[in-house]
Parts: sequence; structure tokens; C-alpha cells
Amino acid sequence: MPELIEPVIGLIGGSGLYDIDGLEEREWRRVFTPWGEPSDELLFGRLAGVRCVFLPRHGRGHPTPPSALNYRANIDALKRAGVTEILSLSAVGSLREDLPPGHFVIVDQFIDRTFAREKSFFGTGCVAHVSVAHPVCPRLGDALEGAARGLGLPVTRGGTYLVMEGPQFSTKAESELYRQWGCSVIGMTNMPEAKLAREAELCYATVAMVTDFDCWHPDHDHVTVDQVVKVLLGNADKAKALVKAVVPELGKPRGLCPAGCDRALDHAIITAPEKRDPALLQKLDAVAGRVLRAA
Ligand SMILES: CSC[C@H]1O[C@H](OP(=O)(O)O)[C@H](O)[C@@H]1O
Ligand SMILES: Nc1ncnc2[nH]cnc12
Repeated sequence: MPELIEPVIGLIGGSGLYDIDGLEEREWRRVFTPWGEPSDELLFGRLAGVRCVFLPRHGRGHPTPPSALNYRANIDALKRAGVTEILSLSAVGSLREDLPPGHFVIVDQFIDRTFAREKSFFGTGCVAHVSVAHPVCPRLGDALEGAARGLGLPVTRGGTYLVMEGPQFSTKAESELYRQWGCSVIGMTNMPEAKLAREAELCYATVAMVTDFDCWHPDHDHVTVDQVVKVLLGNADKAKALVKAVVPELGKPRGLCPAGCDRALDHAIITAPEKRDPALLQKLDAVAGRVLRAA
């Protein structure tokens, strides 16, 4: 019998989600990483008996903007905390008339337009190229869709999330361009987060919660933070209910990920063992220890 994994669910809370209700045995703990400081302490606890680790993406009180987030430290800290899968909860603007504010989209693709962020754990001294052709774990997507439908939430399965650098919202020309590209929603945070989760061999999925029509829409000529925050508060309650419903499902003991997220590094590292930099290998202990120790 292949060994079963006891999943540990990582929850990354975006704008408006700085805590998780109903977590038992809760404890905020600082986690140290070789990549620097994560956005905040991590909140450890259990939901329906399932181990969960929550991280507020921007820190409690939202001190850190998207471009200044230490995405590597956040993912490394979750991996070090024993997390096996990540559910990301994110506020987004809508690029489609049929995805109004209040709607949830379980996206399956991203277009990464960010340019001022560290995007890989690997580099000189240990080069790796993982596939992100399918950046979202379909097993997590199925579970999220089932839980959302069970709760009667307005949800769409599938869609492309355009990740912009920010922090300003888009110009109208940009917004219209992204619509022509066939994108569904727009936000500022899910890249490089999803790429790094894949490098760290963690299953990853996002629930993109629509707060506004981006500025392409005649009713939303300007996106403003107050407008976004108003919708966010309603979305946050629905997101918390969704988490409560999905965690017991995802927490069941399981075999390897059928999509292979947990084996993403099996054929990714190209640097010859004798050319690898010991200092970088040490930093990669949590993220890539599985394959580096086997080498
Ligand atoms: C407050 S609106 C803009 C802000 O919200 C989204 O962040 P997150 O994905 O963490 O919910 C968006 O990407 C921007 O960072
Ligand atoms: N319109 C928008 N653009 C970028 N990020 C967002 N987050 C929420 N709404 C957004």
C-alpha cells in the first residue's frame, strides 16, 4: 500500500482577510526562512480536526503592498510549517460583464505581467525550470467548486487572472487590452506566488473574489479602495464559509497528487551536482530538500 499523506492546509488570506474564524488550538508563531521575513507570523490551528496554517498575505493591518511582499519567504515559511496544499483567497477586479462584484472565480490560468519581484527560489548555482503550464491544482479546484456550489455561492470554474504590478489600478487602455486577451479577472498578487508554490511542490489554487468591475466598465469608470473594501467585507464572510466547508474535504488522508504538483522538481534541476553552490543548496532545504537529498 502506498503511504497516505495527512494534508496540512495552507490558507493565504488576501485583502480583507487577516484572520480565520473557528480555528481551534490557534497560535500565531514566527517562522524563520532563509529568504527573509514572511508577511507576518503564521497562525497555526485546526479546523474540524484538520491542521491548517494561515498567513495574511499583506500582514495584519495590511502594511505591505503587492510589490514589496516577500513571496519567497511566504511560500518557504508555509512549506517549512508542513503545509501540503495552498488555498489562496484574493480580491480581484472583473474583466467580464458576467462576473459581477460578489462573484467567485476558481481561476485555472494566469498571465504574469509583474516585473519587480523575485520569481524563483533557484538561480546561479542551482538552475531549475519547472512547468507551470497548468499552474492550478485541479484536485483543489474540484474541491473548491464542490464546496462553493454546496453553499450556493455564485461561482464560476475556470478563468484567467491577469497579474499586474500595481499598486495603481489599470488604465482604461490596459483594462481593455486584457479583456481582448480573454482574461477574466485582474489582481496584483497571485504571481509569483503560484510559480513559487509549484517550485516548492505545493498544490495551489485561488479563489478570486470579485470586488469591482475594473475601469473598462461604464459603471466603474474609476476603481477606488472604498468601493473595493465595501464589497470585500461581504466577500470575506462568504470566503470564511467556503474555507470551513472545503477544509474537511481536503484534509482527508490522500495519496500523491494526481496532477503531480508534489513532484514538480523530479526533472527540473539542470545544474550538474559538482557545479551546485552549497550555500544556495542550504537555502533550498525546505523547498527542494526532497530531490536534493535524494541526489
Ligand atoms: C485592496 S484592492 C487591491 C489589492 O487587493 C488584491 O490583493 P489580494 O490578492 O491580496 O486580495 C489585489 O491584488 C491588490 O493587492
Ligand atoms: N480592479 C482591480 N485591479 C487590480 N487589483 C484589484 N483588486 C481588486 N480589484 C482590483
